[in-house]
Amino acid sequence: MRAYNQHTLTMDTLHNLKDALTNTKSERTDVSITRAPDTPLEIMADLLQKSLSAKSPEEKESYVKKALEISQGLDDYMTVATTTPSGNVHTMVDATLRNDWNAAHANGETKFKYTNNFCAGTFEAQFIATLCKLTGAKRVLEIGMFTGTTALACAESIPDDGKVYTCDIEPYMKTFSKPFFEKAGQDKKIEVCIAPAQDTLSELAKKGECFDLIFVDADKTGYLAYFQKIMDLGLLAYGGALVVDNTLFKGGVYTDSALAEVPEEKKADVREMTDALITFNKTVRDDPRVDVIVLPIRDGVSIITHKRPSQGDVIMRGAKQNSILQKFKLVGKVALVTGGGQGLGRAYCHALAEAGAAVAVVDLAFDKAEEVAKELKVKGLRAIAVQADVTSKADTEKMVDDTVTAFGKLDIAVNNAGINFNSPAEETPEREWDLTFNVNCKGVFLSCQAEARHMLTRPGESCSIINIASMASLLVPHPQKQAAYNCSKAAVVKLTQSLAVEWAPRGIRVNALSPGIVRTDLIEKSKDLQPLVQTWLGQIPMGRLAEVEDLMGPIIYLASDASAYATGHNHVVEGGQSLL
Ligand SMILES: C[S@@+](CC[C@H](N)C(=O)[O-])C[C@H]1O[C@@H](n2cnc3c(N)ncnc32)[C@H](O)[C@@H]1O
Repeated sequence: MRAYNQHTLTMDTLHNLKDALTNTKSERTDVSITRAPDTPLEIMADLLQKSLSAKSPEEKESYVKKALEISQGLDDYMTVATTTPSGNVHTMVDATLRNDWNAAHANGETKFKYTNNFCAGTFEAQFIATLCKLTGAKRVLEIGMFTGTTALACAESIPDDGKVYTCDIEPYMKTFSKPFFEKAGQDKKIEVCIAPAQDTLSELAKKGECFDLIFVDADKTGYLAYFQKIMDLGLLAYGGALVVDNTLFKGGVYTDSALAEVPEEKKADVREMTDALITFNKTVRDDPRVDVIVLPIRDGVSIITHKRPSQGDVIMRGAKQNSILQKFKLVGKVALVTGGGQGLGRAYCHALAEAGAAVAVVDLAFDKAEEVAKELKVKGLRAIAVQADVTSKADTEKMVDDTVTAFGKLDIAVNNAGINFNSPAEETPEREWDLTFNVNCKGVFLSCQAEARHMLTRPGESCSIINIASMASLLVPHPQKQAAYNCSKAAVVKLTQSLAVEWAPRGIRVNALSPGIVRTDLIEKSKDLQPLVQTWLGQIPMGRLAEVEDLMGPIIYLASDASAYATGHNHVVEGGQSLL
């Protein structure tokens, strides 16, 4: 017999409560927790338990009232304490709740008789939207759209090039949701599939679709078949989430008491759904392909994740049992970027910080470095600003010292500071040549030297230096006249190769990143450069200039373990221009 003021949970007690998860896995039969009631649910249960042995009706009522208050306030409090979904989602929920569902059915507009209870509501919409953001979901599938609340919340939470497929069997739902999706500007992102979800799943698999997040909220008796089809057809990506609603099913999955208040004429249906969910929960828990967690949110939500196999080679298991995408992460790393105060340098700072690195923004102009460091901090990322003239040995040493003092180490260095003057070669002043080489070539060398002196003191660590060269290291950009710049960037590549060979055995990779012509404000606003743009476009197979974000992925690749075996490489990102 359980003591009133303490909980003793074993899988055996669960068996006694309701044989919900029969044939419990052997390693879990010895789970035993003894502690005082601590959560709202536990306290409610404790109060109700006490009410059963109350010595007077007043004492009993007092216990019951307290339990009632805790239970009645729980969902409301969770809703008010949760970020409210967008106005678009609210408008849709309001319209759903105001809709005359009886009339829609009586008029023959809906095949089934729906009620407001079918609507997931704002809290659950926000919950699924949060999961979309957490998993970084791009492709989302919903089974059971109803009026589209969660579909809309998902669409608003995924990137602009993401897609939400949502299934329902009622054509009415597609008509109902259309104006709301359009008004929210999400109609292009959402594809409504009106057909039995089983058929839609087969169609999606045929098209080669795979989803980061799947939300199942339709016919409960179909859950197990949905799960099996999703897993068997490979519709759930690794690391993605299959989120299933109603898995506690009014409490029926663990106690028959939940059926007590169900009207007699509905009992058989509810029993069928309850049994289906009991089987579903057990099958999912025992499926070696997935992990599952059941949460007491509303009517119970299970989050099922697709596990990597623990057997096989590194390709099967994943490097360190992880998805390849983990290799691009820079969490726990420290980076510096010279010339980080503007343009491409600023974009590199943001890319590295977003990938998880703490970033020292280095610039000759301290105010610009500070501005970028501030931007990163606004994003909740770690950054400092450092002033340095890369042509000064003392400054490059100090920039490394300042970074190490602030963040304890330096793992990644992006030597991006550079200058470019345009002048016909026969007129290029000697000073212009010297200055170009001083910043672009000597500056990169001094930076590499200072960075490596620190990095070499940390054997066993993998460090990455990326020297920003240019497409001009390979070809002669035309018609602009920039001989000094072209030569300095070719020298950066040779320097990169030389350092790569010297330091490869000692844990430092050195690569060059060579951007093509990047569309910047300077080009957009300059009357002199504008006429050149048309000429350049004719020289670029991809037919456009580079955008700063085109360089943000490559910098992460070169900085991260994703490029662990690449060194001395000149990574050219120029839309194919060097091939002509
Ligand atoms: C609980 S509601 C979904 C709520 C919805 N997620 C929301 O955001 O409000 C369940 C929906 O599943 C649909 N449904 C039921 N059986 C289905 C099936 N076999 N295939 C596709 N949809 C189905 C119903 O028509 C209903 O609209």
